[in-house]
Amino acid sequence: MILEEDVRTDGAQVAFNGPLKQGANTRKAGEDVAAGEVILPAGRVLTPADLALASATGLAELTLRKRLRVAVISTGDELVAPGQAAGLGQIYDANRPMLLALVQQFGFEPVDLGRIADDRAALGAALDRAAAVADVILTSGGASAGDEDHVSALLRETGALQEWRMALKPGRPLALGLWAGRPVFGLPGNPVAALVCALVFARPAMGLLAGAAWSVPLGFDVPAGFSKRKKPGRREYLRARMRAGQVEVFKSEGSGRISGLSWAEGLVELPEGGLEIAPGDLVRFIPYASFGMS
Ligand SMILES: Nc1nc2c(c(=O)[nH]1)N[C@H]1C(S)=C(S)[C@@H](COP(=O)(O)OP(=O)(O)OC[C@H]3O[C@@H](n4cnc5c(N)ncnc54)[C@H](O)[C@@H]3O)O[C@H]1N2
Ligand code: MOO
Repeated sequence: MILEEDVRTDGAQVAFNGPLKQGANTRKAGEDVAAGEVILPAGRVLTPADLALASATGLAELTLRKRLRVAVISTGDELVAPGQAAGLGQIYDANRPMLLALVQQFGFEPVDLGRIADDRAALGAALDRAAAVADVILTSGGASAGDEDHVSALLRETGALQEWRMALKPGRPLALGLWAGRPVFGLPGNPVAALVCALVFARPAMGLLAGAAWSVPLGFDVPAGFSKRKKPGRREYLRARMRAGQVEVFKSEGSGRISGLSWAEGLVELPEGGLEIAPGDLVRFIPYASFGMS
């Protein structure tokens, strides 16, 4: 096959300009995908490209798993809904909209169970409701050790707590439990810690529950555009983004600084050991997209 613009013709004869190659500009039947080949393994989260592949092989229907249902609960007497007036000592509930959108982006079905006061009976009732309608429960707030931290306390006193406190910054007070057989991720209240724990802990676990493979986020070793001294003991995640071939980090590590989550385009992951990072040293940058978030 030769392109018409590469030949000259007077209508009766054809002249070729250059050497001809047999088979050029042709596609062999079956060259892309052979009959009987597995094109989409079970457990795969379907992408737009996968739908093209399935369609191109004539598949009109695919057998899918039901979407994982994920309940999201905010806890805290201090929380008010955006749009309401926030009085003294009150703040807006930022975690619930974030977590509901995140669950949606992960491809799961979010179930909004609202805000619950710092009250153990109310929290227990909310967890009962969540366990009845969802496969997984995400709470935020009340995960640490104060008198008003009821999530970790309730899980502990009912024997539902499986793991508490992680060598992680931010996110140390993460509480993992099982409520009526449903996994509970008791995320810390600080929004940065809540998001990091949701990306690092909840997402791969929910993926497994949804029938997918364990997901390891793709990271890149890139030159640091910052310096930092890190103490040993906890793995750390910094809000970060790539600019001019270097990774820069947000000006504050405060885990209530929500603007940094929005500023960032990913996280820098620093290992558990002590570190002295100088500009130009390679650090691991994990784009938000690698965590399934855009
Ligand atoms: N004795 C200990 N105290 C604390 C520890 C610890 O390990 N032992 N860890 C600290 C760390 S690290 C974090 S993070 C916080 C997390 O604590 P909680 O999960 O109990 O969170 P709260 O106290 O309920 O809230 C913390 C902070 O975040 C605000 N918040 C809560 N929910 C929301 C929401 N939905 N939207 C926006 N902001 C929210 C809340 O008002 C607080 O300001 O514990 C440390 N203490
Ligand atoms: O997890 Mo906390 O966010 O380190 O303050």
